[in-house]
Amino acid sequence: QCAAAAKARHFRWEVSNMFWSPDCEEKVVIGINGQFPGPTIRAKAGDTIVVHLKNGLHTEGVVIHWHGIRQIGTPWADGTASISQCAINPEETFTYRFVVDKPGTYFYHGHYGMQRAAGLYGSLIVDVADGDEEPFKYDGEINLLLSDWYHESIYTQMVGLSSNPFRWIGEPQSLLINGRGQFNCSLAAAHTPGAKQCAAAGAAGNRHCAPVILPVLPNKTYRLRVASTTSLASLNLAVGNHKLTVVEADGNYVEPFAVDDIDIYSGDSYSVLLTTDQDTSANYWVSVGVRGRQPRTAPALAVLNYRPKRASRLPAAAPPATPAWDDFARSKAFTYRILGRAGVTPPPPATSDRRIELLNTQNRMGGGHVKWSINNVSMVLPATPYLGSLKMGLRSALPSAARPSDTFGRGYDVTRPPANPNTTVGDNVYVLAHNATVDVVLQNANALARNVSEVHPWHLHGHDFWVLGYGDGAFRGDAGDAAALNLRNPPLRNTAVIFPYGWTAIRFVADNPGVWAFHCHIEPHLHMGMGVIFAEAVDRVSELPKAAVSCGATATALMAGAGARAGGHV
Ligand SMILES: O=C1O[C@H]([C@@H](O)CO)C(O)=C1O
Repeated sequence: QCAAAAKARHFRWEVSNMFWSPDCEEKVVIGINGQFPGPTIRAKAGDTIVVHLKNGLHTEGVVIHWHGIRQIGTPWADGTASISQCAINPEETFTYRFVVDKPGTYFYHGHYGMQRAAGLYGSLIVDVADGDEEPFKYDGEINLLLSDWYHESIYTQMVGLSSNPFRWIGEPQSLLINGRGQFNCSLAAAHTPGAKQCAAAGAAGNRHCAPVILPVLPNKTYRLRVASTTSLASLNLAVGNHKLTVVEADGNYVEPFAVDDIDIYSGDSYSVLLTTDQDTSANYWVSVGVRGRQPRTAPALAVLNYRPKRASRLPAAAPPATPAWDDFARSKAFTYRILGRAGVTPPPPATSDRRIELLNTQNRMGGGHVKWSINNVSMVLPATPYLGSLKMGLRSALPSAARPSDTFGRGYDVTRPPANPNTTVGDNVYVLAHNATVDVVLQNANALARNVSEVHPWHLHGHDFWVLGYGDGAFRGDAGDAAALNLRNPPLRNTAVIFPYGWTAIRFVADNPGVWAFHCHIEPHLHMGMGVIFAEAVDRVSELPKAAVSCGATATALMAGAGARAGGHV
């Protein structure tokens, strides 16, 4: 066997604001090298990715997070402002250098303020290493990066979220497929009462918002790589007349199963196989609609174009209807079917070393500011990134000796608005021991309004985790639910959803020294404090690149020579 040597792949990127019309209405997006979405990175497992990222924004910092890449041994390249690095200043260049160790469907995105929602994202696809094979066969590939799009700028959105009275961002104006959508019209107007036809507007050469055409040949199998980087929306994807076989989730193989459509939450990625075995005289709709929240956004449509038929021949049938947004039984049935494929590493079977139970609540601070809190504390980020300040043992890293709680008390009634909605802000930093097996139970609850509990997809940095189980109502602990968790074939993932009024239990091994965010992937919810930080064996992190930590207090300390000191106080 002749395994080719892994390669270093170099990219020179410049991030900038630019005029763009993602849904045919001109706005400002954050693009890379003049493109929106940013360029696709394609690599092979084992390769080193080197991105020289220049910040070309006028007056604002920037970072990029490589979503799903575990950054084993390179925690400073995780791209989280205030956590793994200082935001890169305008005109500065920061070099991300990291290994993509595992094949899969990934993406990258901004992780400073709400820059992801401004369009700072792109695809990252890792093929198997030379000589290795995927455990399924296909003839071609289609990449679908899904997002939602708002006409208000992220600045307006952020001001609303922090104002009293609160101004919620509302539902997105458009859904985008590979950065393209059509606002206020439908390609399938003929099937949508009252909708304006827009094929002409899009097809008439607007290079930003022309409909997405997916050319395929009959009687072949395609791998659709689908990832969602939405700000808010939970999505469902269906292809008219075609079954989808799910084979990968978040860069891990799953036991294949066939469905008519898939749910996809922000932060998720999937590969599904589709066979072009339908009537070759027609084209077919790819439809992406909103689930989980009452939709006010038209589905995004693309055309699956059976070659050599012309793409302009729109499918005669109506696009597949998105399942009812509030049919959570259906969403759960899909999610519960996702299990690890034979060969996926199983979790350590023993009882975990630590269980952290995180109650997700919506709260009011100071009488009016709406926040999301975890165990009644809403996360705020410091000026100095934790990776540097904890590694250097700076006293200012965690000013309060008190660490956030591992439990929230069994008596909490998850079915009602919080009896006492007051909350405070805090760092929410959990210090994890090296190699500890950690279980986290995410407990959902009623929001501030009666009879409302929302979907939250939680994403972990620096790790994949096993999803051990889901349940409705309050988690019943050792006596009940803990004993019934799936330790046999749980899926490995980096994002897991909590359903309304339910809980989700995950497990991971703290074997990757670094400081990792764990948070709701809904952009406004993270901005409102819905997250925690895992500071994991920071004393074992090797010497930090100075560029990653040279700001704020660490810069001052570095200049005073403190950088040479090894180890920290955690
Ligand atoms: O964080 C949120 O705030 C609103 C609503 O709860 C209050 O306006 C909403 O739908 C959210 O997801």
